[in-house]
Amino acid sequence: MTKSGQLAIRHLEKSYGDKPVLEGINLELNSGEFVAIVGKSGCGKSTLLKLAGGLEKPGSGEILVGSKPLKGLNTSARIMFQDGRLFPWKKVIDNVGIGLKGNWRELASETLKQVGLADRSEEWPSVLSGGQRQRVALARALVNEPDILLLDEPLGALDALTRIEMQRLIEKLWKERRFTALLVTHDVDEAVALADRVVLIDNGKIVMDKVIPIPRPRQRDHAKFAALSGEILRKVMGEESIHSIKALGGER
Ligand SMILES: Nc1ncnc2c1ncn2[C@@H]1O[C@H](COP(=O)(O)OP(=O)(O)OP(=O)(O)O)[C@@H](O)[C@H]1O
Repeated sequence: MTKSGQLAIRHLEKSYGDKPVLEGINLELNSGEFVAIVGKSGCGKSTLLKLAGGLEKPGSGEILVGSKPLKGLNTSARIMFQDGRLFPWKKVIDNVGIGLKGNWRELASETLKQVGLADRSEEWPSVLSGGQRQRVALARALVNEPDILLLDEPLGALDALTRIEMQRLIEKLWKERRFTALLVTHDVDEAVALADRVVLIDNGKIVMDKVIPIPRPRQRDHAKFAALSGEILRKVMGEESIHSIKALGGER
């Protein structure tokens, strides 16, 4: 893995107008590391991802990619969003190969094969299921072998089973390709299933950075899985909200 898979976020602040969104963010990802960011809605997760991708500029602080300060778009990274953002007027293979030159068709076909869609390359995105569309979006994000993959709630719109299948696919491709992954998710189980470290943002600040010591491939019935996931969920929601959810007969 090249050094450009390293990501260092230092003393980062971001405000929109006079509203602070992120404050004093310090986060380092080694090349090939998988880090998940969790936190309540509106805590600043997506903003942090956009900053890492160079889609937004920090108010102060810096982001280093490899050892170089990020200026403009992060060309070592690709971003995958919840809605896939496929072009409906382009066939699946053309969506995957967009922006590529040379032997792009071969590369795009090979990547589609790796996401299990070799036989759908000549179809339009509109005839695919939501899960299949996200497979195409994943293929498009990975086709050019980025050093860093930024995932903004990429599985948020999928049903529970498809979601778990996609998590396994992302983990498999991450193991094979060893890109650095930064995943924003609402789903604490997803974070525990995939990440080497889970980072919790609360009110614009990092309040927890937890190593997940469960061996891979991770099984959800592993002795530590539920305990770790429960511990993180309690921190995300605050102990009091968990008690009230329990009192209402909700989960965990
Ligand atoms: N372009 C923008 N202009 C103004 N405010 C913004 C902008 N983008 C985000 N915000 C605000 O910044 C805060 C953090 O937003 P962000 O999207 O990062 O949260 P999030 O944790 O990803 O939320 P969710 O989980 O609901 O997607 C929110 O209060 C949001 O309204």
